[in-house]
Amino acid sequence: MATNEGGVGGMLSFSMTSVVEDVLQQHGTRLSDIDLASRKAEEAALRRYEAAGWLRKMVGVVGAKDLAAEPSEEEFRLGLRSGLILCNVLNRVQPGAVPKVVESPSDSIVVPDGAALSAYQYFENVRNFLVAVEEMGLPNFEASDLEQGGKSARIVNCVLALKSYSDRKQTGGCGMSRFGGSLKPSNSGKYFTRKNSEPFTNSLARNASMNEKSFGAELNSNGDLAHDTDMNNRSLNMLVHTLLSEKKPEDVPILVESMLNKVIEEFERRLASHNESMKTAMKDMVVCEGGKSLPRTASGEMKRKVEVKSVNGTRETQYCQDNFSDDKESSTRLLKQQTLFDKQKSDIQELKHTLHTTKTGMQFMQMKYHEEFSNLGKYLNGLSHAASGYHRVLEENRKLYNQVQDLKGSIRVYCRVRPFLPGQPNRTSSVDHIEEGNITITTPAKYGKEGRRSFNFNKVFGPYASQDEVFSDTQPLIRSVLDGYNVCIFAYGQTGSGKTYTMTGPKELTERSQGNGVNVPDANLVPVSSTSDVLELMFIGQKNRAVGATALNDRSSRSHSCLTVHVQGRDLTSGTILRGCMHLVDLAGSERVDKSEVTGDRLKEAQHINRSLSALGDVIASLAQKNSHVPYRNSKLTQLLQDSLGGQAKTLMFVHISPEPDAVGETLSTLKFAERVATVELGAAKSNKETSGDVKELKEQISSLKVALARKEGASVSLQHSLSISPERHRMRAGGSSPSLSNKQVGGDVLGCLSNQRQPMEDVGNTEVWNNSPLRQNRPNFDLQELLMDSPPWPPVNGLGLDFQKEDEKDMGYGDWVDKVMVNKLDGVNRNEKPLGHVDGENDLLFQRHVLDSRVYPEQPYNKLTSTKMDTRAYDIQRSRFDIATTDDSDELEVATSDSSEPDLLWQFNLPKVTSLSNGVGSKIKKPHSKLVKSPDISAVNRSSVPTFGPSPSRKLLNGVAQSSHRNGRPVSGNVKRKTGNGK
Ligand SMILES: Nc1ncnc2c1ncn2[C@@H]1O[C@H](COP(=O)(O)OP(=O)(O)OP(=O)(O)O)[C@@H](O)[C@H]1O
Repeated sequence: MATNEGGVGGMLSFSMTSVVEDVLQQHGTRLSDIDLASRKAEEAALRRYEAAGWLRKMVGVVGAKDLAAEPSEEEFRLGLRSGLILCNVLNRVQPGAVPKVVESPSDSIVVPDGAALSAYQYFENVRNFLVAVEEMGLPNFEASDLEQGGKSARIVNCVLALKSYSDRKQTGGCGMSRFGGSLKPSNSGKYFTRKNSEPFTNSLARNASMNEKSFGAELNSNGDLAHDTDMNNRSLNMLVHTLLSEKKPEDVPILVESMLNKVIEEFERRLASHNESMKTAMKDMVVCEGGKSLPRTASGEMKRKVEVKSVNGTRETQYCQDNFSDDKESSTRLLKQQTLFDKQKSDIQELKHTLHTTKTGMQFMQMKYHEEFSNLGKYLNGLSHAASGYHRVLEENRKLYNQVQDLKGSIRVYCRVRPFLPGQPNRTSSVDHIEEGNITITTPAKYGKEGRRSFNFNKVFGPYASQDEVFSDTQPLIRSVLDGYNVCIFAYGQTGSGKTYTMTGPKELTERSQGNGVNVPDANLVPVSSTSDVLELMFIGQKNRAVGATALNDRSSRSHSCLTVHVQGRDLTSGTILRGCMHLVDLAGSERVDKSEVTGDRLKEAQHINRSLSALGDVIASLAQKNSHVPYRNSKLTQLLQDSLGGQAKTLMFVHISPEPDAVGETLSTLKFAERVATVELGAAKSNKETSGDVKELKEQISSLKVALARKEGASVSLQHSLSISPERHRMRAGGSSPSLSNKQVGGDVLGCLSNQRQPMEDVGNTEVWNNSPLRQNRPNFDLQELLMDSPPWPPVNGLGLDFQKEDEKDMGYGDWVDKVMVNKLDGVNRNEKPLGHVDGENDLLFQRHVLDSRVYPEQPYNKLTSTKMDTRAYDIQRSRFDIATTDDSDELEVATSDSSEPDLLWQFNLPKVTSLSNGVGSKIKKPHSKLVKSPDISAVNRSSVPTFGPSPSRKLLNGVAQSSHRNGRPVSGNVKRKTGNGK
């Protein structure tokens, strides 16, 4: 039966002795009746022997020579009195527990009364022992107990406790102390004390007294629990035997039965109590170790699980307090756990902090997001607002741009360098470098000391500049045609330098290869059909153009080419009519005949080309020097360009150069010429506008003219007669005029009123001039409507900003848009075509028209204004060829060119329409030249100030040379100097 009484397990165990005693008491038998004193004495002796035996064992027989194996109480006290045995044993159990043990001569120790020992020595050793034992938490005694007899029991208890401590330490620290003491560190101040039951103690004492020898022999140094249990069982047996032997035999069964009932009852009670305790203990399990829970004591200390063998042989789980080493381990573990816990705690804190930071960050980002979102909204609002004002700004920009262009007024010069052509051997370019508007040419020594020459232009395009780039720079200028400005772009440069390439693009003429939007500023304003129409015309013009191979260019243009686009439109908001025209002039290249190696016809072409270009140079020089006289009439070329060079047009010259070093001579002279051109100031360009007020006025005038016409039939007959004999008059009537002839020249005030054809800028294209013309009041007596009434209607063309004519407006003779394309061919020599007019041998004016479209009609802007049924759109391509006559004398030159210029006017007319007229005018026009020159009407008209159709009043012959009066180099009156006869 278990005798353990400590901890939870102790609740289950109980003392059989006490149960037996209880039974005996119930049966009136007092334990005191038994020899209790004797049993106590036996027990005390037993314990003392055990203590002495263990001490002897610990320090050896030699060390414990003064301690008997079974000492009496007095012997025991004296043997331990010096404290030497106690200290040494203690140091064995707990090394270093008593650091300094005071040794004494063994002789002294054996002195029975110990008189030889100094009190100091006793005191030192015993005191050190007692202090150490006290620190270990073992039962203690007083130092005086060793001095006086009768107190050895406490000393024995202390020694046995030390023994128990030592035993537990040797067995790994797990076990119970039979006599008290704990392996816990001394500083814990807690120890496990055996709770001896007093009845059991008594019984044990009795048992010991009865069987003292055998019991003591069974004690072993390990203090084994089983051994302990056996000893207790023997004590119990002795007790029962003693009690029963004194009883009568007949009382024994009753006594035994009573005793067993009592034992069972006690056992059940304690079992119930034990179960209760177990339940409570289970609740206290708070720490989990290795998957097993450990209970805590009431003070919160953890207990260690131990297994003990129960009396019935099963192993019971019990919990005891850790011994010292376990505590150390446990505290280390606890420390680790605490550290881990702290770390986890701090990690959690950190995570919390991170979470908080992240949350804050998210909130901040959310706030920012909303902020940016609202900003984006505002930005988009701003954008939409900007977009809504886009067209307004565009319009403003256009105006401003035009203002800037107008203010500049000078001829803009762009330079373009052709790249080396495939297959060309020499790859060293004469162009040193290009920077913005500057181009530097490397010059051979003979052209200058520096070896380099720089030129500045508005823009310089390098050899790799694409057509797109070139066009994008030119586009704004072209755009201004739609604003009613006259524009002239002409390409200049030596043969093969790329003039045609720039003006018409690569060889294949496709819409794609033609820089789109030539006609209008914005792509959506350009219907593709319209562009293809123009391209078709250009293509035909190109086909008609004379080209020929020279040593310098496989496809050298042997003629100047001019594409003229007339644009007319109406601003719907203001009702203003805008008219503009654009000349795209591709000049034939200058060439040195020795290099071009031309002969025969090609040579003649070259000569004519060079001559006309030379005339152009003269005009430029005069303009640059601001001469009062500018020799426009020295060549057809300069006549053609008169509007652009001397009028109020916007003019751009593309000067081209070849990169070859051996062409550097031509390159330099070309660039020098371009430099001179750049200095020409044309003055502010003016837009050709007519307000709705003008139109109204014109309508009224037409009405009054009709009335007047009806009244003057005779005048009408006369008019028909005039037209039938003079094609020139017809042309004038139809509104056409050559740039070389002013309104006044051709009888002009009337024509000045009627014709709104592009004319020298002072006279046409200038609303103010036109409006202020005093001749507007003098209306001609003829019916234009009659001439033009058969014109078919024109298809509507959509546009942005400028809309096309409505049906009712057509009746008024307006075309909202009138596109007129005229391709003029000014060849150097006669070709297969027969000239319409021939003036003078080699320098004869050669003129030929090509009717390209059955719908080609005479289209005169002015006619459109006055005729109620006329067509508002016409395409006309005419090809004229003429040569340039120059003489040494400038007057002579004028005469020559004047003569030749007369037929030239035809190229701006739309003869097919005229010829188709029922009045037979057309048939007469087939021979315009002779009649034109020799018409007596011309002189008549010239001499007359009465507005009528006919040649210019300037054709006054004087000494064979017509008097000429020029304004800005251009005839403004009828005083044109002419040579008599054929113009020579
Ligand atoms: N910028 C360029 N890029 C590529 N090739 C070009 C360029 N300019 C001109 N060419 C090529 O150079 C050759 C001569 O060009 P183009 O016929 O335009 O010269 P041109 O000045 O009109 O000559 P000409 O006065 O004899 O008519 C052509 O084969 C043309 O394709």
